[in-house]
Formats: sequence, C-alpha cells, structure tokens
Amino acid sequence: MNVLEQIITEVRADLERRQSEVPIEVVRERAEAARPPLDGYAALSGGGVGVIAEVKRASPSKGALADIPDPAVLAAEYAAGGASVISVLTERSYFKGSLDDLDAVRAKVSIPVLRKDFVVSPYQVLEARAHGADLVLLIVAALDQDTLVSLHERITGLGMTALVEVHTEYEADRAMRAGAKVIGVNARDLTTLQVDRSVFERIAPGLPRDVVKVAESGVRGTRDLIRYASAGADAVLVGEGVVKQKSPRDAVRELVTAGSHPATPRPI
Ligand SMILES: O=C(O)c1ccccc1NCC(=O)[C@H](O)[C@H](O)COP(=O)(O)O
Repeated sequence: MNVLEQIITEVRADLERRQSEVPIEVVRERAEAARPPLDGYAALSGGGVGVIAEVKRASPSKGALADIPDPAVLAAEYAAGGASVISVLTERSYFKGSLDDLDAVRAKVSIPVLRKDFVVSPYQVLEARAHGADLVLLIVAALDQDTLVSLHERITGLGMTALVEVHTEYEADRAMRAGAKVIGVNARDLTTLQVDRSVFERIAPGLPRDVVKVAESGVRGTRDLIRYASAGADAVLVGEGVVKQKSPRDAVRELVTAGSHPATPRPI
C-alpha cells in the first residue's frame, strides 16, 4: 500500500467509529443549524496572491512539525498576518488533527475555514458543515469519478466551496469534468511524498481562466510564492512554511505582502 492508501484506510476506520457514535441524521441537523458558509471562491479570487495558512501539527513526510496547544491562537495569528483562508487538518492518525481543532478555529476567526482531510463520504461533508467549514478539500487521487462528482455536488449544494486537489494533467481533467471552480495543484505526490514545484507550472496553464488556481505544498518563503505566482497561482496553501516560524503572523504577512506587490509577476 502506498502512503495515500494507508491514510485512507485509517480514515475509513475512524469514520466508521464516528458514524457509530453520531448518526448521520444528527450531523445533518447540526449542519442545517450552522451559520451560513462564507464564500471561499471570492476569498481566493481577490487581488494579489491569497495565502491559505494551515494548522498542521504533523505529517507523514516530516513527522512532528509543531506543538500547537491552541489552534485558535495560531489561526488568529494567521488571520492578523492577512491570510485569506485558514486550512485545518482534521485527520487524526497521521496529522494529529481533529474536528475539535476545526471548532476552535471557526469560533475564533471571521475569514473562511477549510476542512483539510481525506474526504471519501457524504458523512464527512456534513460533518465539515456542522463544524462550520466554508471549504472542503477533495483529493482526486483518492476518489473514483462518480464519487468525486457526487461529493462535489454535496459540498456546493450546502453552499460551501470545494478545493479539488490534483497532481497530474489527467486528474486536472477529472476535476474540471466534475465542475471544480477552485483547483489545487499539489506539488507533493501523495504516493511518494516527493515535492516537485514544477508540477504547478506544468498543469496550471491548462486550467480555465475562471478557475481559481491554488499552488499547494513547498512554499518555504517568498521566492516560492513568487515562482508559483509567475506560473498563474491565485493563491498558495502553506503549512510547514508558516507553522514552524517563531512568528507565524509575520511569516504570513511576508507572503501576503510579496503576493500583493505590483512587481510580483503574474501571467496575462
Ligand atoms: O504533508 C504531507 O506529508 C502529506 C502526506 C500525505 C498526504 C498529504 C500530505 N500533506 C497535505 C498537504 O497537502 C500539505 O499539508 C499542504 O499542501 C501544505 O504543505 P506544506 O506547505 O509543504 O507543509
């Protein structure tokens, strides 16, 4: 089994446990009672290169990254630095995240919040909404086409925005066929964990103009952001590059400033 398959196996086991504890009808009621979602597409398609700053404690590629006793405090720092969206990893086994983290962040910040997980079931989409998410990640490599289409419809049907993640041209084509309006190109191959920033440069030019293009992974500083911007990124998704900094607020601010500078190259 490759890494992605191992993660999905854990995710399904954890999901089964939650489903046996909280029936889907209860999650649906909570989703309906949650305050309406914020517009994730609009948040990422304003001027400059938006920054999606991630609450990331650990990862399969790096192990432990940061001790985050209070994710709400970190998210508030990101927001104060000018982040457009906060990404919250809610996967437990490999990333040490939780839905409690999502609740804490949602209660603290007023910008859109992304549920970053390995979503394979409508139950997780309802959970995301019940816990106040505005955006939900869908990883094309983890889903067959029918499931991708149906989960995408459920996310948008609940008024949320799907961030549809791809790593190859074939997956980008599948994302577009599913109707994705926000596509993330992950530089990290989730089967080998190798990061190759040129993947964004290869795939982004083939995406339609009206699709918000998010460059995911490998942003360690402004040089990487500028490289992605010059290849057409509307936003970057950053985990390690901000979570490990002494001042996450300053780290985000530096990226936001670089992304809004008139000299930062953007394709016409
Ligand atoms: O980060 C990993 O090692 C990883 C491994 C397997 C599946 C997903 C993984 N990460 C999720 C992400 O895509 C990143 O958290 C996100 O793009 C930020 O990446 P980075 O800025 O490089 O921390």
